[in-house]
Amino acid sequence: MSKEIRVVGAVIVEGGKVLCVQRSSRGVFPGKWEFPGGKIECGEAPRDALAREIREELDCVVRIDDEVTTTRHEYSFGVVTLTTFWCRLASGTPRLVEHVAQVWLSPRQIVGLDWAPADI
Ligand SMILES: Nc1nc2c([nH]c(=O)n2[C@H]2C[C@H](O)[C@@H](COP(=O)(O)OP(=O)(O)OP(=O)(O)O)O2)c(=O)[nH]1
Repeated sequence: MSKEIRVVGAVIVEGGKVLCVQRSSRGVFPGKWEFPGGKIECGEAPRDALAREIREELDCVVRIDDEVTTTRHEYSFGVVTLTTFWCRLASGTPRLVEHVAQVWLSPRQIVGLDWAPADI
């Protein structure tokens, strides 16, 4: 049976643009673009996990609004269920802690990035 991995991602919108971040050259999906976020820890609510991940990865605070969507993707290492939420910056400015690049893009521009498979 495949390992189930529950992941949350933030679709942070400012001025009609969405924050996209690039994974480092180490670890899974080197160099791929994704929504900031990460794995839900045992006993954690999805929104709490997302707030924690954004503090850890971007050193800022977001307001988490409605769910965008939930997708399920089978990888070789397990099945990732990715739930994304609409977010707004609440305090601070995103500062990259783990990722190597960030860009704010319009919905039209976003499709041009090389995304992690579950995000497509
Ligand atoms: N954060 C994030 N992860 C994604 C996205 N799309 C996607 O397939 N993933 C996958 C990559 C990983 O297999 C998993 C999340 O892993 P992660 O490395 O970001 O999680 P984490 O911050 O909890 O990291 P770690 O402590 O386990 O190292 O979900 C996405 O848009 N955002």
